[in-house]
Amino acid sequence: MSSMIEVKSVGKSFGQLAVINDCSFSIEKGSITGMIGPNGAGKSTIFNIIAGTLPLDSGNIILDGEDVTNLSADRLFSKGLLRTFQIAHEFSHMTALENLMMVPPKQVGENLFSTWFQPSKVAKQEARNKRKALEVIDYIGLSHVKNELAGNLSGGQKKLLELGRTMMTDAKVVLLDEVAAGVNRTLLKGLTDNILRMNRDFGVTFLVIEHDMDMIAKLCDPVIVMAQGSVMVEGKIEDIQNNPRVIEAYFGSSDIA
Ligand SMILES: Nc1ncnc2c1ncn2[C@@H]1O[C@H](COP(=O)(O)OP(=O)(O)OP(=O)(O)O)[C@@H](O)[C@H]1O
Repeated sequence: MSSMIEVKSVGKSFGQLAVINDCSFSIEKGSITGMIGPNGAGKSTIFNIIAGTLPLDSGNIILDGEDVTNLSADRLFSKGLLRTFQIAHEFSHMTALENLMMVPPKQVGENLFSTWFQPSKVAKQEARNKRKALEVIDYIGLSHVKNELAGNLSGGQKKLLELGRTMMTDAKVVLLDEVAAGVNRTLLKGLTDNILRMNRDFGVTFLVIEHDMDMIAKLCDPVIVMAQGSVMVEGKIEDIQNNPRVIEAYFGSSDIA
């Protein structure tokens, strides 16, 4: 297997505080890689660096063989990398379906010139877009609420919609930031199943930060454990659960397990 993302000797400080220290790891193409670690380990910081929302101080980020160090989130999006947030970012005054239709970049209809001079091209793109949005909403199991205002959906449905939005773009790699937070068990299963299906059906690579260990265990192989700004260990969840160094990092003592 080859790497989708390579993090190479990355360093990042906030003032005097070194938060990421010579951090290196690689995310294999087609994997669902989990990232765990105690509070303050630097998970969100490295995530933000990969996602292009935080500049790094040193090191490199390679995406599918290309050096993308310090590229903006928009540029990364156009290269097939996107992230979902802890809080789903739906447009609450639009329907669930319209939220999906909003996503694809470079829509012809957004350009005033095109709307006036290429109306048939615009109409064709909109029709294609709607078809795809209908397919996606069916795939994620939200067809029954497609005409609901997104603001009226439950927290879990909003997270599913957010995942659906990543499917509108033919993403190569999706960064998932604590998607389980605040989602009820039934919808969490829907979310987990959809991530597994997207991975299996379309080969999407995922990097998942998650505090919900059940979700990590169901989804992720391998799992990277961060501690003090770099990778402490990486491996299968079963091995990590029993690793005394990991237990110590979480609980302060390996006797507690
Ligand atoms: N913008 C910032 N300015 C100053 N310090 C920051 C900033 N962002 C994060 N930090 C600090 O960097 C360290 C790592 O934070 P980070 O959020 O990356 O950890 P984390 O592993 O994601 O933790 P958690 O699981 O609690 O979300 C923490 O000590 C945090 O206080």
